[in-house]
Amino acid sequence: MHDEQVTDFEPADETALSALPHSGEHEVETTLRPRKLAEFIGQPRVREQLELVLASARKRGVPPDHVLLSGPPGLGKTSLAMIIAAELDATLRVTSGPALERAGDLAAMLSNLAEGDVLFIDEIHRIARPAEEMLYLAMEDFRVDVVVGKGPGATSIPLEIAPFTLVGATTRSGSLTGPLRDRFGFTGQMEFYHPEELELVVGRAATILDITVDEDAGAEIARRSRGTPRIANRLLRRVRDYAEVRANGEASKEVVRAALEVYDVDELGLDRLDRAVLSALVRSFGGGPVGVSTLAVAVGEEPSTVEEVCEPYLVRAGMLARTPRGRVATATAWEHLGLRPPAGTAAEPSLFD
Ligand SMILES: Nc1ncnc2c1ncn2[C@@H]1O[C@H](COP(=O)(O)OP(=O)(O)OP(=O)(O)O)[C@@H](O)[C@H]1O
Repeated sequence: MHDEQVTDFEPADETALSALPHSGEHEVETTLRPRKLAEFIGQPRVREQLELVLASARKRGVPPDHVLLSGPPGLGKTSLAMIIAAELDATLRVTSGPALERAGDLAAMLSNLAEGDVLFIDEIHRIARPAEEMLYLAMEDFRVDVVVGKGPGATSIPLEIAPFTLVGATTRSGSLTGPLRDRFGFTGQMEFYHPEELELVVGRAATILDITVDEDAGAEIARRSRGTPRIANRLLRRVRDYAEVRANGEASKEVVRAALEVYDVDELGLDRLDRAVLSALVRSFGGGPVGVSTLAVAVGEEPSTVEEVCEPYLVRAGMLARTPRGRVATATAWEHLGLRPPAGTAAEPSLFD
């Protein structure tokens, strides 16, 4: 990941590496990251808002306000954090909520920041409480109180830290405590991408990776990417593999269909786990309502995976509804599984309408 194209990127510690997507094709993923705001496709609202925040800070010669990026995995939060640092000509330091178990870990990291650095904390909702409390003061006053000793003899030593910008990323902004959320000057809510935007993502990645995909093939990959650029890039690489081995390197729409069948990605882009969730909901629980924990046990997954990875897209695609009594399958879900919905099953607006 630490390739020469990302000279301003310094993982702050070993665990920081886990803050970034892990895959065997990590380097390819790094190559595909947009480097400038202008190269960042989609998310027009977040882009415009960020442009203003950054331009105004540059004009005033001060580090911009702290930024919170919220949304499902793979929509470009890490890429945006890198772009923020690049646009500011600043050094990016990376860590993650789970890596900040003790307040001391955070204190060490904060005291090593130079003026204007951008500190990226991925999965910030998972930060431990003592570290979170230290972060309040750091974000507001650029100061931390380091507690030395234990019990009645403990003393608190105030430590100045250099003015910096915190970029936090979260897949669950609802899990953030109020005081932490309030200390961010700007929250960018990332949305699923439209198929036309993902076509541009696929086209850009195909050019960088030197893969030939015709227009129809690009559109087909985009349509099956669950509204997510990371998935679009991954499917493109799987299509490339298939085309190279079985289709003379040419990626047509038929090749995309054949390749994605091998990889269990259906026409709407749902993968094996998405379909397992829908199938359990419909077949085992009669369409719901059912609690997310019960649903997770039925598919052998962690509730957080079902909640953070599967559900946002199933909701967006109009197949699943979250109700106060539990998860409910919509008419579209029943039909997608080739079943007739029971009378009175709700239909939800879908990304595909
Ligand atoms: N707007 C975009 N334009 C082009 N490519 C993008 C865009 N957003 C994301 N990507 C691509 O998708 C991949 C995943 O993006 P990124 O790692 O930034 O997502 P993320 O939201 O931080 O995910 P996670 O929180 O799971 O780490 C990147 O490698 C990048 O190539």
